[in-house]
Amino acid sequence: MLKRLGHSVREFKKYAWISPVLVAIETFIETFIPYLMSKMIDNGIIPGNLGYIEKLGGFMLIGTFVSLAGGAGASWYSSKASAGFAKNLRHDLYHHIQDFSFEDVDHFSTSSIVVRLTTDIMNIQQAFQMLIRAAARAPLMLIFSITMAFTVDSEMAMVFVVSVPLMAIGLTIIIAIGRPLFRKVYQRYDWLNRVVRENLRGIRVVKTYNRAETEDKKAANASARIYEVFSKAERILQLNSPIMQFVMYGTLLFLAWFGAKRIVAGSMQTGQLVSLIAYAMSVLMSLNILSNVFNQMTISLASAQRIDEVLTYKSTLTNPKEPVTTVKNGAIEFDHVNFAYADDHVNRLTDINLHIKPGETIGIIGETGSGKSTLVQLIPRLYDVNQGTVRVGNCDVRDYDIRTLRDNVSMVLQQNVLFSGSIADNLRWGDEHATNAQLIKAAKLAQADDFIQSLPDGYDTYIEQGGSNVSGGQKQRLTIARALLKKPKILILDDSTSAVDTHTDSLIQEAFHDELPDMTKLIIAQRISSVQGADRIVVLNDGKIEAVGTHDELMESDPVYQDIYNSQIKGGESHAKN
Ligand SMILES: Nc1ncnc2c1ncn2[C@@H]1O[C@H](COP(=O)(O)OP(=O)(O)OP(=O)(O)O)[C@@H](O)[C@H]1O
Repeated sequence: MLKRLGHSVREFKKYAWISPVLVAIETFIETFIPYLMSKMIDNGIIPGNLGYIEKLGGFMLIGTFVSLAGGAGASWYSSKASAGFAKNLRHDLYHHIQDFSFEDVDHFSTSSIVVRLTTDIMNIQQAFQMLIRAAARAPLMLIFSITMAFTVDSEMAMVFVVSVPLMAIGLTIIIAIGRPLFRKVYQRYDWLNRVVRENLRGIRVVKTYNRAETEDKKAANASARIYEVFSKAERILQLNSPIMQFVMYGTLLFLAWFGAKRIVAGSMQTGQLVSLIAYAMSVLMSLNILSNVFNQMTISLASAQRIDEVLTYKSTLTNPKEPVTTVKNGAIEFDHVNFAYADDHVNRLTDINLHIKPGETIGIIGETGSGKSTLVQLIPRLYDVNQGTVRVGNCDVRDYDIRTLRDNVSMVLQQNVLFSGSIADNLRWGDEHATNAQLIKAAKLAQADDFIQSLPDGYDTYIEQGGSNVSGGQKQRLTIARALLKKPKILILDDSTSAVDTHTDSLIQEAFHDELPDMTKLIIAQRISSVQGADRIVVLNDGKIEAVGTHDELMESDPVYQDIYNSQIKGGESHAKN
């Protein structure tokens, strides 16, 4: 896992290497200074040798400056390397997610992906910085200090043989208990993120239904659940501090007690004891740094696992080895298709057989939940069939290069999304090289040109995030124009004119009929009037094809279609009476 994540360091590798080298220089000099100090005390200060003090003092001063410069350089390079690593990792993760199918996104949930891209990556960035700076410094400091302590007095230095493993055992136990708790913390972050996103997205609905209080409680509850596990995890991690202090003061006490006795007995010099105590402090400081590093690593390992899960997740949609890169025509064929959503296990489409000729206009109608959207989502491979085959241009959709297929199948989804930017920018999502004349032509077909021209800035009008400054019907017409700009062989409108008035809706149908005769058009609608003029209408009922025919044929033969028609006529009449 770590190796896989490590690939994202890439061009920042050199900084990641320079930092520990500088740390090594800094630490080596730092641990050598107490040794020089002991020499200064024993051979300079006690015998009163001023020349010796000056010489050693000079060395110590230069050493201190070099050590400081090493430390500053290490900080600079480690920040650069860790920020670069996070940038690359975020990019790699984002890039990988772009290939996800709807099913893959359902698998992780959008909120969990957002937390992984933000909080989890930030944790890893901090851990990485620590790894190449503090984590390099602590073991070096530990090794240098213990070696120097043994050089000064090997008998007294034996105290480290007891204190260091004691501390290591304590840390290992703490990490083993803390790590699973942090994993739980991040799962709860996912939940909080979901609650907040849902609330912000649906803020208008929340306000209309006066649900602010309930939503507030939901968010507070999600926060409380994080607090509960987080504080438990932190409490466990904080245990390392008392363990560390116990070991530290025990070691110092030992050195002071036995050191003093040996000085009195004449088997040790004062400078040696001073340097031994300085080394003991260094050893314990390095253990303290190590424990902080372990704390951060414990938190970050949970994050690293969550990121790795996404990076190693094999999308359920993959390109074939030798993909077909041209779509011959807009013919569509459903051949004994069965489909169930993952984790659902109920067939939402059952034994679908349907042949659509290139250029045909097909209306799809059926009760809510009958499987209309599910059916059309199989054409551009937003989901893959469980059984049977979907063919486009006489070729199995799974044999196409996914980009080719999606360039040729344009779909206006039920939930239209516009992005912040001008109207022209939004339309150019369909074709980034489209000329102004092409934008206008597509907008005219979608009956959007009139209202765009009436805006003060026309095609340069700025669309707010999510398209909140245009009406529902205007938004739908813009998304239709955007889809047309792709010049697809197949155009799918999934309930995309529901907010458009019936007159404009019929103008759109007419324009499609007259101007786009070669494009296969699939129109899902709730209103019979939106599909009445189609070459054929497919009636879906509970995931099965109930009937296929023209409006007149279905009015004669299909009771479900007749029911829908009658309910709309009656609904229309009662509406009219009101
Ligand atoms: N992502 C999903 N995961 C699980 N089940 C789903 C998912 N999307 C839809 N379903 C279920 O599949 C069935 C068919 O849904 P679908 O959206 O295709 O119906 P529809 O005919 O388009 O409905 P509507 O007219 O309300 O849009 C429904 O029972 C729905 O609950």
